[in-house]
Amino acid sequence: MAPNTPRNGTEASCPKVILLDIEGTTTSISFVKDVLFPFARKELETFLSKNWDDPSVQSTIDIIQKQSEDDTKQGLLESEIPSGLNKDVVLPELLKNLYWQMDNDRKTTGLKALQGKIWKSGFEEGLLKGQVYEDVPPAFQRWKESGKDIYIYSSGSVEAQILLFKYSEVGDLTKHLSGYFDTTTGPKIEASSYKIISEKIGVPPNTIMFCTDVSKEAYAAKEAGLQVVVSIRPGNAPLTEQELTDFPNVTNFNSL
Ligand SMILES: CSCCC(=O)C(=O)COP(=O)(O)O
Ligand SMILES: [Mg+2]
Repeated sequence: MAPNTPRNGTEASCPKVILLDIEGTTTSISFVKDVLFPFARKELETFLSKNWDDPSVQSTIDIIQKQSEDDTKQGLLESEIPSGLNKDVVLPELLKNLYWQMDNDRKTTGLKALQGKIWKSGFEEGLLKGQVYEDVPPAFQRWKESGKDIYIYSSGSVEAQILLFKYSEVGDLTKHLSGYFDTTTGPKIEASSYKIISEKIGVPPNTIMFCTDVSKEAYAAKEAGLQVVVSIRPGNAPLTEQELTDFPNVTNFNSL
C-alpha cells in the first residue's frame, strides 16, 4: 500500500535513500518528552559537576555560551552565560540557562549535544532503552533488502541518535543505518541543510525521501527538492488542511 497521496494528487517516484526524523517519526514524542528529557534533566547538575574538566564537555559549554550571546542579542534572554573556566561562576548561570532551554523544548545544538552525553551512561548501563514504533524494524529490513540506504536527520545529536538505535528495545538497529545528521549540518527548517545532506550522501535531492512530523521541516526539504512524506503518529501535532494538501502522509512505515 502506498502512502496517502497529497490532496493535490501528485505522486512520488521510488527513492534510493530514506532519510528519517526521530521524534514523532521513528519514535513517539512521549518517549522523548517523558523518558529521555526527564533523565537528562535529573542528571544535569551532577553530570556537569563531575565532567566539568572534560574537553568535550567544555567545548559543548562553549557552544551553549555562544548560543546564549545570540539569544541575548535577540532579546530572548536577559543576559548571557559568562564565559571562562571558573566553575563556581559559570555553573549556576549555565544551569539556569539549560533549565530555561529545556522548559521551552529548544532544539539548540549545544543543549542537544549535552543531552546526548548525559544519556550515554543511561543507555550503556541499561537504564534507558531506545523506543521505536513496531513497524520501524521490519521497514528498516525491507528497505535495505530492496537496496535503499537509510539515514537519520534529527535535532538530537548524532551521538544520541546512535545510542537510541544501538540500545533499542528490540536490539541493535544501527546495522541498518548508513549515516546520521544533526543540527551541526544545519537547522532542520532550512532548505540549505537538505542540500548539504544530499551532497554528503552523494545522491541527487529528488532520490531522497524525507519523513518527518514537523511541517516546517517538510517544506524546507521540499524546497531543496527532496521527496517528502509527513509522519502522523499518536501524539503528533495535527496537520492543517494545507499541509495535507501539500504532502503525502503515513501513519506507519508499512506503506512506505
Ligand atoms: C535520542 S534522539 C533525541 C531526540 C531529541 O532530542 C529531539 O529533540 C528530537 O528531535 P527530532 O528532530 O528527531 O524531532
Ligand atoms: Mg520530529
